[in-house]
Amino acid sequence: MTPVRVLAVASEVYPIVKTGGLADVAGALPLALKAHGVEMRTLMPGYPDVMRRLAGADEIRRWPDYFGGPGRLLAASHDGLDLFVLDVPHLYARPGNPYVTAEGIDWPDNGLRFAALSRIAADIGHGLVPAFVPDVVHAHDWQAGLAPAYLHYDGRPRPGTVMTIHNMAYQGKFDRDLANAIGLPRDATFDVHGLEYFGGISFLKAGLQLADRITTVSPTYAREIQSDEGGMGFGGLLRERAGVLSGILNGIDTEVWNPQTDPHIAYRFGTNDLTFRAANKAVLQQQFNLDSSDEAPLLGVISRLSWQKGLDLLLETIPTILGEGMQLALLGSGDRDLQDRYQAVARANPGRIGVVIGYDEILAHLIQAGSDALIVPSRFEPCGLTQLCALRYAAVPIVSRVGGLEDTIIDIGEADASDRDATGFKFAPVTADALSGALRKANATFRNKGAWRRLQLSGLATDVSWRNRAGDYAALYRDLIARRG
Ligand SMILES: Nc1ncnc2c1ncn2[C@@H]1O[C@H](COP(=O)(O)OP(=O)(O)O[C@H]2O[C@H](CO)[C@@H](O)[C@H](O)[C@H]2O)[C@@H](O)[C@H]1O
Repeated sequence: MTPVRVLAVASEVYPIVKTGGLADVAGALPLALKAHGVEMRTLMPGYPDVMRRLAGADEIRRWPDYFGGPGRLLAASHDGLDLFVLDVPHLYARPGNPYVTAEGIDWPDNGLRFAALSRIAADIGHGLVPAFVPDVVHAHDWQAGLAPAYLHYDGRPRPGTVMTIHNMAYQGKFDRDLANAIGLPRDATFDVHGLEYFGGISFLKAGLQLADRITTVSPTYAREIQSDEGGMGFGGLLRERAGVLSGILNGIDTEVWNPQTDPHIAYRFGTNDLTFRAANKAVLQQQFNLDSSDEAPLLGVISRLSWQKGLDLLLETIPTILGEGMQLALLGSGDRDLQDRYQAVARANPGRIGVVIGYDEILAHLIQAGSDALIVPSRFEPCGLTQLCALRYAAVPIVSRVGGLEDTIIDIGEADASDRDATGFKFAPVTADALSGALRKANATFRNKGAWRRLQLSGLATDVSWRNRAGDYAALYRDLIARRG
């Protein structure tokens, strides 16, 4: 196996900084790639959390003026990850979320902040760090979308480039006047085959247009984004580039998500013995102020509260949940209106609906370990990770039939047609009615203990690890390198 060197570029990396699924992937994929002969280093911005955790990092370059202020490139290792950190205090030394102010508004200089990240990625691609000259630069989401563009417009010999879409809805749109400040040729910003996007520029488009390969995180989402609706403005571009676009399913870190060793759950349980799930359910009911009952099916949700995730539809099914004698434990944060509406529903239905607004990793583990079913009613879902964690923790997924949810869950009605066993419930179209129908079906199945247990066991038997999926990335890198000669 020829060793391959890949520079990954990501704006968040678990366990150092995380706002969503991108961090999980950026944190787990490099570890899984080691077994496939891929040496991956990951470049990320030096936010305060990163600088605190990587206090012993080595400085490898320093600039008096990097995009308007002093900057440094650092190298560090953390939890098995090899990292490059771009420490540019005037761009990244800000409290809180990496992308938005405390009021939830995008930082006004986000264009500059993430252009700086991509610029250094391209320079590492050109050999800035002689000890690590990558064969491939792998950009994740719009924040890294300019890396393939810089490498393209630099017009020098360059490594191969891969652009991965974790979420088409975030496109990194800016004014084209930014071009000067970020050192891209002005022509590039007027070119429909470059960065031009409805009179402005889009960093995501830059990556989609100029990377050698495009991937997204499930085969179904790879198809969906080639339609005008699913492509959210990029359907035509992606149809043109269909020959270099593929979908590789996400995995999860099965060490972090392991019910046998999980330090965050009340009672650990093994794959052959689910008896302790009931004890976790009791703790979860307590934490969410729900009536203690083993008989009532407990539905869990762990999610960002956004239009994408379809949780407004779940609100409409509250009468079904109550009418069927089920309970709901929801952990989420995001859209203010949805937060308020969920809190109101919880106040109106004590003991039956429990809501925690916030971001809480530990509680997320307990929900996976203690809820009977996990609901993911997304309008679109590139892959989805919570349903994979649910399979690993024997919480039966109830999901909409879109994107990676379609690819990772086998519906109870589909099982006969395939040679694989059912692992959950899928519904379509993505409406409150269809979701209500799935909830009723799940409730009826829950009452049949044998049938429910079969669902749980086939979920537990599903491979949700990165092992094989990392192999698909390794094969893609090798193929790209071979074709570029
Ligand atoms: N309130 C909360 N408290 C604690 N933990 C919370 C939480 N809300 C969410 N999480 C955690 O954050 C992660 C979310 O991952 P998802 O894949 O579900 O969605 P996201 O839309 O962020 O990611 C995008 O990128 C990923 C990665 O490719 C794709 O799977 C996905 O479809 C795409 O939308 C999970 O690990 C989940 O447990």
